[in-house]
Amino acid sequence: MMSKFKIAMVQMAVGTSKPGNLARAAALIKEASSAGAKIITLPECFNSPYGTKYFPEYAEPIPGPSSEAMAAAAKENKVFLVAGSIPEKCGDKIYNSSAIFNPEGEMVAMHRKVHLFDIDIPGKIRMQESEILSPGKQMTMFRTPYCQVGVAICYDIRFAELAQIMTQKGCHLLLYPGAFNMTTGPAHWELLQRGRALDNQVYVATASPARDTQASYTAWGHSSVVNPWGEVISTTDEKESIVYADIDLERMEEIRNQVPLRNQRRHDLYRVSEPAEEDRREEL
Ligand SMILES: NC(=O)CC(=O)C(=O)O
Repeated sequence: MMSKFKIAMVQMAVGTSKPGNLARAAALIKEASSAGAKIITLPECFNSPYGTKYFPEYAEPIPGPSSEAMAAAAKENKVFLVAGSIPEKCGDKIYNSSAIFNPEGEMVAMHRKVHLFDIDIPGKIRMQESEILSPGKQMTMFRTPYCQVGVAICYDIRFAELAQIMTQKGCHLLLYPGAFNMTTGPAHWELLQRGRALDNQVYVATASPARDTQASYTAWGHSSVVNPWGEVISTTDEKESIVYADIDLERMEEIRNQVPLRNQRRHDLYRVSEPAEEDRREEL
């Protein structure tokens, strides 16, 4: 395993033209790869504006035109690509899904957002993804020559157990394409990333769409990378940009040895674990 590598979190300006979004994504992937990034992450909903009214119109299968364009971009640039998310049509359901490609352009994993964003903050923001979307049913991890990586989408970051289990399963980097908003962004976005990183002593990184004040959903932006000490090591403002960071797994190990949480858990008092396979079988 290589212990040091560069990642890029692409804070892309997403518009209403799907072909325009795909072309922009391909250009930014090329730029990030030229800068040395080995794992590149696009934002939640990178091929469509974010919002339940857009999902049915922009939804497409995986494999489909958007995922094929991203497979080609991963292959051309020889990078691991977490292709943000798109509204994915599968039968009569729509999911919020992230397709993940290796440097050969093969899809190695796909995450369907497991916690749907259903909130109601009077006078501020109401969103009910579940009116249109269905939730995924699986955690998502993939292997790279650098480390094992966990992927979840936006609202999934609020659920500490998911990050804990992905960490227990050996992930050292958790990637979250996401699109927080002007209410929850300033309040919770950085706090959640730092919390997930510090609790689990892993690297946590987010990729948001750039802010578009004309859009019906205004994204907070501020894509970031947080280290296992809980420090924000790279971030940006609301504009289109690419956030780079060097991931250093030796530094992670050093922190884990200095503050040895992994050996100090009181499994006699509490435990975070997946349900047994037989309990999940019906659901899957
Ligand atoms: N957009 C989301 O899924 C989540 C979000 O904005 C929040 O949790 O706040």
